[in-house]
Amino acid sequence: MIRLDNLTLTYDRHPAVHHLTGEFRDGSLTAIVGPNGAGKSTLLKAIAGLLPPSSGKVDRRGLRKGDIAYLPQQAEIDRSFPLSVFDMVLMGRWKRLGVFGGAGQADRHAALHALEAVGLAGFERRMIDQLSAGQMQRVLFARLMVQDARVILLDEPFNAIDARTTADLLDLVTRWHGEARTVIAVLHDFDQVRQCFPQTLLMARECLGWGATEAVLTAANLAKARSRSEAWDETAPHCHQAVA
Ligand SMILES: Nc1ncnc2c1ncn2[C@@H]1O[C@H](COP(=O)(O)OP(=O)(O)OP(=O)(O)O)[C@@H](O)[C@H]1O
Repeated sequence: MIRLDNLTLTYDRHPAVHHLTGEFRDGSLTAIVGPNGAGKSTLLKAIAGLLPPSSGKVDRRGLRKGDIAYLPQQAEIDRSFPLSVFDMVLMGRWKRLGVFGGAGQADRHAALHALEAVGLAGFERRMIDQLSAGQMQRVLFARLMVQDARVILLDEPFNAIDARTTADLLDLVTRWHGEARTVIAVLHDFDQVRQCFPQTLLMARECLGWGATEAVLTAANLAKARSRSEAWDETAPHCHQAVA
């Protein structure tokens, strides 16, 4: 279980996430939705342990760092360094192997199997800067597969990805859910969320709804999210308690 306890996250003391409380149960599949600038990516980074809370806490009870896999938005991933598809996927094993541990037969086998599962068998030697955005996302999902983490965090994983690739990768997400992993994904496509994600957190800095997707994605809640975003104040003072 990952529990957020009155969590506030700030940049230069301006709040991006405000007084968020709730929990992601073990094995749950949750979409995080909300307008641009709502704090979704910021929250994901804090859950991954990459951003310390300015107040409150993220309780990752029973989880070690290697138990959480985090896939940032594609724009944040540097593709310029020379790395083959195979080595990129193998990087998913690093936490297990350590910096100086060499990959063994089982690791190589896992990487090949993962590439096959994402439809990229035969791409092993291709350099990652020679991939389309959709192929790169398949490679990154293969890397998540070999990482074999209990918790998987995905930030806008289907952004600028075509329908076919999205459907294939959504199948993988559903499979991870079936394997009782906890999956949390930032998404913008409400149809996708309604079809594939049983739980939803709707946020606009503060929590506007968290629970069963159909109960959260109501017209009234979405209108509230929109009106909050229209009133964004980038220089909002540090503590201004959530309005219900
Ligand atoms: N590194 C940073 N330094 C300063 N401010 C930041 C930083 N990253 C994000 N912010 C600000 O924090 C707020 C939340 O940003 P965040 O990226 O978490 O939103 P988001 O909900 O993921 O948005 P989007 O849907 O546009 O990706 C925004 O006001 C943004 O400008």
